[in-house]
Amino acid sequence: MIGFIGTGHMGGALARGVLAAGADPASVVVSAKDAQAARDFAEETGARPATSNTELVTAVGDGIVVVAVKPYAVADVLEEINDVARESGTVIVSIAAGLELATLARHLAPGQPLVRAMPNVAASVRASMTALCFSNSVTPAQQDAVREVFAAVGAHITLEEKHFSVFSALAGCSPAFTFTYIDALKRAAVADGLPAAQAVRIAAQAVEGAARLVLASELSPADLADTVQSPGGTTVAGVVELERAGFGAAVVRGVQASIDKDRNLS
Ligand SMILES: NC(=O)C1=CN([C@@H]2O[C@H](COP(=O)(O)OP(=O)(O)OC[C@H]3O[C@@H](n4cnc5c(N)ncnc54)[C@H](O)[C@@H]3O)[C@@H](O)[C@H]2O)C=CC1
Ligand SMILES: O=C(O)[C@@H]1CCC=N1
Repeated sequence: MIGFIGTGHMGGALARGVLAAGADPASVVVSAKDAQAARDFAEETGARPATSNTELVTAVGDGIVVVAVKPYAVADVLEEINDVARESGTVIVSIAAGLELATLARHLAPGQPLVRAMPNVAASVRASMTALCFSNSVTPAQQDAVREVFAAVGAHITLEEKHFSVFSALAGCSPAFTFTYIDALKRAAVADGLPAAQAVRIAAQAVEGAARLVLASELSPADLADTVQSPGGTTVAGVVELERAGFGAAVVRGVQASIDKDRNLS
């Protein structure tokens, strides 16, 4: 059994991804701040609604509960479910930005199996990049069960906790950077007369293709860029202008701002 406390952008994306991967809807339980929101989500997806977070943890038992509420709400939720989770031996997975295992553990019983995860919103289409960090109390079998959940919604790696802030910027936040980039590509194309919907589809497919090429190629991204830029050609004219406008430096600054914000949350 797996439970999702919170069915918002990320809890919803994960639950949808797990269901799309073929999980039995009867084995997926959801709760939300507003019980009606959980019922609506359950009705739409086939998952089981719980009327409270403790009811959800009771239903999940020694399975996995993903806490998918905003970071400021995590402590209250953990304290609310603590007793039931301790009795059941539930594996608690937090996906909250910035909250370290040691901070999370303060709200749970000593030895409670606890996992820190950082997925991204592409989990809904089973294309997340997720980092996992396990507390010492998570058994190898429980680790495998958690990995299975995140494998169902994309790629995953196990990462030392000290790298979570940079990972969060690079994989958790960067979909928003990329959506902003695709939107800017669209705007430029619309300015030249292309219909918006067509421009978005073209730009998104081009971004997906480029990302897949990076993953499949032995070449670095810079070397791949050279394969597109003919001397004196159209591409290099565009790249030079992007760099004049500070494109690369802007990306580095954006990533650093996300890293700093994440470190300040803990
Ligand atoms: N949105 C994203 O792309 C990502 C978000 N995260 C993390 O995921 C967590 C959730 O973020 P979002 O989904 O964006 O937020 P959201 O605002 O879309 O969803 C929050 C959900 O939590 C529920 N909730 C709030 N208080 C609750 C309570 N006491 N009991 C039960 N449910 C409660 C709400 O009903 C809602 O379903 C955050 O901690 C965030 O750091 C991590 C990676 C990516
Ligand atoms: O910005 C946020 O709240 C979350 C954390 C990682 C991605 N989105």
